[in-house]
Amino acid sequence: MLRIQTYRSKKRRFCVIQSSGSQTTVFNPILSPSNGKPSDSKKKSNEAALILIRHGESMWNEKNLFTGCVDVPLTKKGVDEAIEAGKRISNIPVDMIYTSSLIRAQMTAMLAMTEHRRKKVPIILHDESERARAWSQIFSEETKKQCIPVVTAWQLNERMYGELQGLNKQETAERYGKEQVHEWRRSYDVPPPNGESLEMCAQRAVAYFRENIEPQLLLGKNVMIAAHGNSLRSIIMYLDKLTSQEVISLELSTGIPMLYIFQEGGFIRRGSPVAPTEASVYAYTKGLAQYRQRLDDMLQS
Ligand SMILES: O=C(O)[C@H](O)COP(=O)(O)O
Repeated sequence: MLRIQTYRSKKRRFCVIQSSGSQTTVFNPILSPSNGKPSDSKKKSNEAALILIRHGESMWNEKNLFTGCVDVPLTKKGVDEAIEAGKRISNIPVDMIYTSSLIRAQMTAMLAMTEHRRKKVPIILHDESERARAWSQIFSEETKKQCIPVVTAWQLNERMYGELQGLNKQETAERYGKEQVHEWRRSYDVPPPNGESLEMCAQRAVAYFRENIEPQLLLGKNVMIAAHGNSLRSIIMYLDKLTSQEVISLELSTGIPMLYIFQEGGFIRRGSPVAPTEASVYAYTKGLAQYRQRLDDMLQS
């Protein structure tokens, strides 16, 4: 029998990201313009881009198995979806990346960034021990400016699917009935056997978002989050102020990035940048259009 872990919301240490006391800074995400290259974030900004992306197809998505917290890699199709997603967001500034601790989300983030026109290098921050932090330091300020810190957080993991993990979704529906399985998969507050309901998943994912990611957006940092169907559903429920009824019909496809603009403390949903609707995604905010123009100029010169 699987048991639900007790989750404690712990403030993530920012010491590897921002200077604090005597702690050595590994990354300084407050980037300054250099070499005529586009600055990806502004020091004083009340506007920032937020990209949410569900991982590409995993090997258990392909087999139609409940996955939850089981750590399964992407399929070839999932790899292609992540690369395609990267193309869609290749003109949107990214200063920081948050992923779950699961490989399918991390693969997706990394693969997507290989397509970004700014060509910064995403670097996973290791804070599992003092030594891991110290040994992964970068000693060139210039190189640091060309890196994007990637923070991994278990709180962004997929909902724990309890005793359904590893079971076939179709067979489970035949055994327990379609309605019961739909309730386990989509309702807000009904947990699957010994697993997490969406509400329980939100308690750690949304808390993490509010305590760790929102402060970065407030600083004007452009953030990408690569996570999972249900951890992202809970975050979208918070961003879009959905009710527990409305969230039932919220479905997320694999590998489709969604763009939000954080402005004056609120979130504006802008859809997924893709031709031919891409222009409208840029149209509403001067900042993004200018960033894109600077990328064009940089890549032409
Ligand atoms: O964990 C899983 O099985 C999937 O990633 C999400 O599954 P769901 O669509 O059943 O919530």
